[in-house]
Amino acid sequence: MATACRHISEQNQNWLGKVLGRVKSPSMLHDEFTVVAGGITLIMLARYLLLVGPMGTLLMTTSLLLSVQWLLRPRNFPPGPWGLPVLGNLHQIAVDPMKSLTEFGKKYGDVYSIRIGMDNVVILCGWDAFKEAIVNKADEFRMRPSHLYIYKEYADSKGIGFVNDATTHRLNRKFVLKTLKEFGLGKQTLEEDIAQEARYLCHQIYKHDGKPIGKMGSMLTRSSAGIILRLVFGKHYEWEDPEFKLFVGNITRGFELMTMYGAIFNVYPWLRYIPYVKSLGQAVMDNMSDFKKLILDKIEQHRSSRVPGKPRDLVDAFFDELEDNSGVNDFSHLLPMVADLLTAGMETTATTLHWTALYMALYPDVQRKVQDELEAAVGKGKAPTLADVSKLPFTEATIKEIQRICNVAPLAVPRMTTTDVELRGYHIPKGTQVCMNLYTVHMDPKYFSEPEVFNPNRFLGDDGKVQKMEAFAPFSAGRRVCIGEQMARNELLIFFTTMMTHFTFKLPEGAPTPDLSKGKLGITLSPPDFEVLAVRRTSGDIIENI
Ligand code: HEM
Repeated sequence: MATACRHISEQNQNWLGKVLGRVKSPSMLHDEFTVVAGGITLIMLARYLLLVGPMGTLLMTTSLLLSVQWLLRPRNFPPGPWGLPVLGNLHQIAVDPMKSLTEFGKKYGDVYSIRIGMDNVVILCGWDAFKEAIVNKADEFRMRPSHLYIYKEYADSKGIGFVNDATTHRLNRKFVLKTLKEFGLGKQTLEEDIAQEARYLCHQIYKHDGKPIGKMGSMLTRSSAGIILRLVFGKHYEWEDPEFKLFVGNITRGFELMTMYGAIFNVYPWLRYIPYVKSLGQAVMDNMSDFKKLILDKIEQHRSSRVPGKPRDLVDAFFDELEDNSGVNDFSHLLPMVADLLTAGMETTATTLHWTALYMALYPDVQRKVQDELEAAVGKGKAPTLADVSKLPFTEATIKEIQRICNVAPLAVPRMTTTDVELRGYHIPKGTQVCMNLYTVHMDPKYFSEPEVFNPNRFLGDDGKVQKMEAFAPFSAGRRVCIGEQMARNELLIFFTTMMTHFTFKLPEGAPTPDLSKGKLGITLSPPDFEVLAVRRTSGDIIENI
């Protein structure tokens, strides 16, 4: 070691002498001096590293990186736990993100920050902080971090979910809401589509003949996929249709891949250059490009078969609006828009219904009360329509309570600040990622007494009618509130009531009671693995021969 140091020292002196010998003019002196000073520092550093060994080097590098991290932290930024260099706080939230993100909130306050990789991320907990930011400062918290690697590859800032330009976002949302209205919401057609899918689902459940249903989740996924596909492409698919299978298979796989690998490539995009690891990112990309190809084929089929002015579905309506310049003005938004609707519209609704089956099996009294209410409102064996909703307050309250306590989208979809913004006295710079912890909103004891207790009655007023609860936000709020909220509410009501009309859900004899707090967090929060059986309540043809 000593020899090595001496050697460096000699080299150093030679090099120094050479540099000093080259100084020619006062103007050069300053630059050269900087170079010399930098050189000396480096040499001292190298000497130090040799002296302290690998452990010391590691310690020194870590403290250096931590100091840089500290220096890069914005002034008066929301507080939060110290993170490690490169990882940030990932190691603390990886195992149980919901639990850790909620615990941090208790320690650092409702507006705090963590580091994910090298990025500062602000976390909002509880209804008050959520409202102050997402509702009261809607414009400031409007954007998405669409520049992140996977999001960029997926949407390239187009469509709805990841478009950031305010005018385009407004235009595209307006188009979708208008089309949803024209082709579905409030119209008999979509309601009849949903009712037909619900009956078909019950037919599939009926085929299990009261035996445990292992794949309830994937049956529900196919049901909700049928509805959104019909709205977008105007086609009713049978579950066995090869094209239908391709869409559902691809989207389901896409969710799995995104959960397993996608998020990490968003944080460390350079992983795509690392041998072995890059194949995982490639799997995400391959799935995405298959998905885009499936959609593109459908768009091209529509282009060649459409009759202008006579739209059959959302894709036709997009072409019409593009041609008559009445709204959407850029064809390149169509594919990502369709992708957003299919991905956002399928899994969320299906997962909520999946939780519903589990809760009914675990809370037989609530199930019985729902069934009694249905029978009293529309008669035995008859599934209600949307027009019957006002006669079904307890049923509606039960769906809401399941949405509240299950938190299918517990972290919503990340946002990003449009401008520098002050929140609760903290300074959040423009371009900061923001994560909304909807779980803490729905578990906020200030707004929901005994929040961990499943109690549909909390949504009923003294008059027995469903009451609006301010802090109930499963579809989020603000400028990017879920565009499919009304459609999803209709689906949930019709599917749930049709299932409750025909079946009673139970856990199989001797089956372990699933732990409701052990949901599986991916892009959505799904129930823990469970088997349920459906005991037939009705007889007759309605669900037997479809
Ligand atoms: C129970 C079912 C559903 C739940 C719980 C749900 C929840 C959410 C949440 C929490 C967001 C994030 C909003 C934000 O950033 O603040 C969102 C966005 C979105 N949802 Fe839903 N959703 C559901 C069903 C649907 C359906 C059926 C569709 C399609 C028709 C849909 C389409 C979308 C789209 C396109 C966005 C992005 C909106 C934007 O960025 O402007 N969702 N949803």
